[in-house]
Order: sequence, then structure tokens, then C-alpha cells
Amino acid sequence: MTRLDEDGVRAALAGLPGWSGDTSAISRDVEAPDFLTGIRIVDDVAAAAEAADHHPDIDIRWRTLTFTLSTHSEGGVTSKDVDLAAAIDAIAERHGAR
Ligand SMILES: C[C@H](O)[C@H](O)[C@H]1CNC2=NC(N)=NC(=O)C2=N1
Repeated sequence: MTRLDEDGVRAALAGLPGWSGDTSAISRDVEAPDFLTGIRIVDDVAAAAEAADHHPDIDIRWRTLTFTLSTHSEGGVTSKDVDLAAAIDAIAERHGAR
């Protein structure tokens, strides 16, 4: 597992609409239809994170969820973060979030 450089992060973000960031971390706001759906999204993301042994920082404010991803052991963004970002997008979409 190696950190993505600036070009690597830029290329990854081009394939992850809604995500932004730099070589240190990437993040995305997810707007859930309501608070409890937001909590269910967090629960599903938690299960995916456990399965991948890779865990996002999560901020919950009513129905706005902010996910921030980095690979602590590498001190930056790796393909593990890109994969988890795509998984979060799929979970959010499944729950009707934007
Ligand atoms: C031992 C285990 O693989 C590590 O502690 C995992 C757990 N979850 C993690 N999550 C994140 N985001 N970065 C890590 O480096 C990390 N390391």
C-alpha cells in the first residue's frame, strides 16, 4: 500500500463525483433523506469498513453526513480510500441519499 501522489489523487477524484481533497485525505458530504436514514447509511458504511479493515472519519449533523478518508498507516490517501469511497457512494445511492 503506497500513498497516491498529487496526480494519483486527481485521477481518483475524477472518477468519484462529489469527493474532494488532496494527498492527505478525501471527503464527501452525503445528504440523507432524513436523520434515521442517515444513521442507517452510517451503519452500512460501518459494516463495509469492518469488512475492509479500513475505517472512515464520520461527522453526523442531522441528515448531513461527512465522510473523510485517509490511510493512517501511510499518512495519506491510498487505493484503500478510493475503494471505500466507491463503496460509500453505492451505499448512499441505495438509501436514496444525494
Ligand atoms: C491493524 C489494522 O489493519 C489497522 O489498524 C487499520 C484499521 N483501520 C484503518 N483505517 C484507516 N482509515 N487507516 C488505517 O491505516 C487503518 N488501519
